[in-house]
Amino acid sequence: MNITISIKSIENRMESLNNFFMLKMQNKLLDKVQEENAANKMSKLFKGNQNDYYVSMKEEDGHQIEMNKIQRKKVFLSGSEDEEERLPTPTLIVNKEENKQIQVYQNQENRNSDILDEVPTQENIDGLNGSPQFELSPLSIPTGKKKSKTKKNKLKKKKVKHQALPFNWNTYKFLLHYPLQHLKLTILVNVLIVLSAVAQMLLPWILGRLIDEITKNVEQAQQSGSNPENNNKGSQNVVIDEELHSTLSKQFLYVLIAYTILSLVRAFINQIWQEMIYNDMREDVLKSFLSFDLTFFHTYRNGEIISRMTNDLQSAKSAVSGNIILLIRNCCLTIFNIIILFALSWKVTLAILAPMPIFIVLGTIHTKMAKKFEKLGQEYQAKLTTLADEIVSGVVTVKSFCTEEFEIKKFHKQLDLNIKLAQKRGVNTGCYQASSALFTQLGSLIVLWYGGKLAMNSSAELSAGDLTTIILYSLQLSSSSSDISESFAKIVSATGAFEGVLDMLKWESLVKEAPDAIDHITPTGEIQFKKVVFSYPNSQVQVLKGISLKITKGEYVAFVGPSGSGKSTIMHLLERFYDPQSGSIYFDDMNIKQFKLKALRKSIGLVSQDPVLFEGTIETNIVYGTENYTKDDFEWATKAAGVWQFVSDKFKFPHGFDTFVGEHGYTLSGGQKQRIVIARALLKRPKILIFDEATSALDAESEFQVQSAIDELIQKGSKNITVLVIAHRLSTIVNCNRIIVLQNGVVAEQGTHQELLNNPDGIYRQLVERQISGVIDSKDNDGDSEAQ
Ligand SMILES: Nc1ncnc2c1ncn2[C@@H]1O[C@H](COP(=O)(O)OP(=O)(O)OP(=O)(O)O)[C@@H](O)[C@H]1O
Repeated sequence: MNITISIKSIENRMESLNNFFMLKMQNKLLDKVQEENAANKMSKLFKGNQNDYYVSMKEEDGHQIEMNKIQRKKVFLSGSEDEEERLPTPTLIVNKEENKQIQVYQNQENRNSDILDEVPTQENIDGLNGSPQFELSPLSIPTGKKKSKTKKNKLKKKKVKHQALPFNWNTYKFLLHYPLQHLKLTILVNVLIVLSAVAQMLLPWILGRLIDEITKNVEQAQQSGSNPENNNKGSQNVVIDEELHSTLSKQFLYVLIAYTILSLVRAFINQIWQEMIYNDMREDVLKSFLSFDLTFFHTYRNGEIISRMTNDLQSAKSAVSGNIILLIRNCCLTIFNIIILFALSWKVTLAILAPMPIFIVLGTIHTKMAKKFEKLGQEYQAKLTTLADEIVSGVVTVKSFCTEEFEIKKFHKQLDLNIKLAQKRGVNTGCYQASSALFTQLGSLIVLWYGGKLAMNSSAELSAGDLTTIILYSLQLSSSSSDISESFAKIVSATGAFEGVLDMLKWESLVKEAPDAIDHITPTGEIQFKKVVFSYPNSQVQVLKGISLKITKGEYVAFVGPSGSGKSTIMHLLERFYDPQSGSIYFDDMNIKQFKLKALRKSIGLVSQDPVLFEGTIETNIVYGTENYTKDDFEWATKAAGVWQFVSDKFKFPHGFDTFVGEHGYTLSGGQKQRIVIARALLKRPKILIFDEATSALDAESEFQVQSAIDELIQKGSKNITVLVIAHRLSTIVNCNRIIVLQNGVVAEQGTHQELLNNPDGIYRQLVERQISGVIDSKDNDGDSEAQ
């Protein structure tokens, strides 16, 4: 499937490119390409697609494609109305000047496809006439047709597959800063490793000497026993040798005790050290994730985020603690073993080391495969966690729609992938372990055969003790060298797993604080929107189209309008969950971008449709996020929100404010939860209070209670707090100072309830009439049914 894209059509598309994309492309991809001009051109190419895409970039350094440098970024593109405007997918863009490639994937599954099979055709390139920098080509979507396998294509495919695997030193360097944060402990653990390795090394040596002494004694005893004339002399020799024998035995015992103690202390400190590293990692990652804007949480799924924070970090921890310890220990042992073996007999040592190259090759293959499988395993794990999260959190829907079987099948399908992966992993590990066992035994055979020959020849180059020592050291050597490969494989694969976390950590929030942002703000509650234009980052649809409005201090304003008209979006912009693409929002005469995010958000109390409660008591949930408050503040907030009233019922709440709310507040009713959330918002003493459909999810009784609390609050405190309400039930907002009607992202009309009702063609009036007729209809229906 080939396409031709004229520069003209690209220019047209460029006009409608939203700022998010420009920023995204510049920040995420084009900081590598480092040309703004290039950014604009590439951005254009993504416009108008309706599916989800993954955008990745890889650098081509001569013939070397560095897959490690891929920056994968999930990009959702919302569709263009115009079919003609859509680009075929997936797409490969080649930056000729920079010798870099950018790929657009249609979906996650295609991510690993051999997309480099396709090189841009001349026809595609013609489509970008006038663009000196880019070549553009659609990438192959499997059509059943045989691909043309040119030499070049084959070469590229090979390179990509090969390059996806190597150990990424930069990732590991990043990970290594964690043990370095605990330098003293790290040094201590390593010293203990070296000492225990030395102790371990001494044991075979003493054993060899002991055997030599025993054989010498036995020989001498036999000689003296067979010659009666030497009886006295012989018995004297035996006594002297027995002393040496017991000295060596004692030495062996001391070294053994030292080795045991060292191993014990090392294991103990190692455990604490590892946990400290793991904690640091988890804390850092959580800190980073929480510093990202909301788009991050909308881009990655919950399950994926949780899986990265748990499974991937667990592997990463072992890469920089447990496995690195093993690696260091085994490296020490291997070096010591080789040195001692050479000292004992260089000939036997060379014979033992002869099969080593084969072993190294096998180890390298095993390591590469292990990394590949680990990365895949982490992806599967993330998907499983996501699935489980969806099923558990949507359990009511699952049960109500009787889709248990369907969900189990979906889960099973994912589990099957794990089994298939486990089979591949099993083959890889099995082959490696079998070959390593084979080489170990071969090593012993070489020592016995060749070493035995040297011991038995006329010059008796080796004693029985030497031979035993060599056997023990060669066994240690083969086990330590195979363990090197094993622990290195684990480090490499864990590093691979951590790359997923790193990808996430590279996220650049679009909402940024100015370096000179103000920490302490005292807004009066006056808000102004000036020509605010906004689209969500993952969408091209303009939600707000140049909104301008002013809300005065202490005003009680309601936002109404059809679903999707942008009411909640206005509130999101006030909190700076997102920034508008153009236009500004002011608190008094200060642009909200001039404030620190925390300061800004602390001045706003938000009560949304779904009350979110955390594990703890009613009190801990109310004071959540507020550090400085008095007893009076607490009493005022809880009374104003109507919490005091229901908590005072000693029969239902014998523990009062200390009542545990359970996970997500399951022990409370919807209305009670919502009132706790209102009290939480009030305790902040906000200057702006937002109710975003705060009562719409409640039943009639709960709604009445919460609405009464809100009304009372507004009547008592409306002079000090600006109250913004989004409401679908218009009966709840008739007393507002002003009602702003939004439609299609613009302010369609505004005024008091009465003023708006007076406009016979007004949207508000229509909304009211529709609701009244709905109520009347439902009453009529009730009446009918009753009559029936
Ligand atoms: N995170 C998001 N990403 C992309 N688009 C979004 C996102 N949130 C909302 N939208 C879209 O923005 C538009 C306005 O949404 P908004 O929630 O502001 O509407 P609303 O007027 O509050 O609607 P409702 O009354 O149904 O809550 C809708 O078309 C919606 O699909």
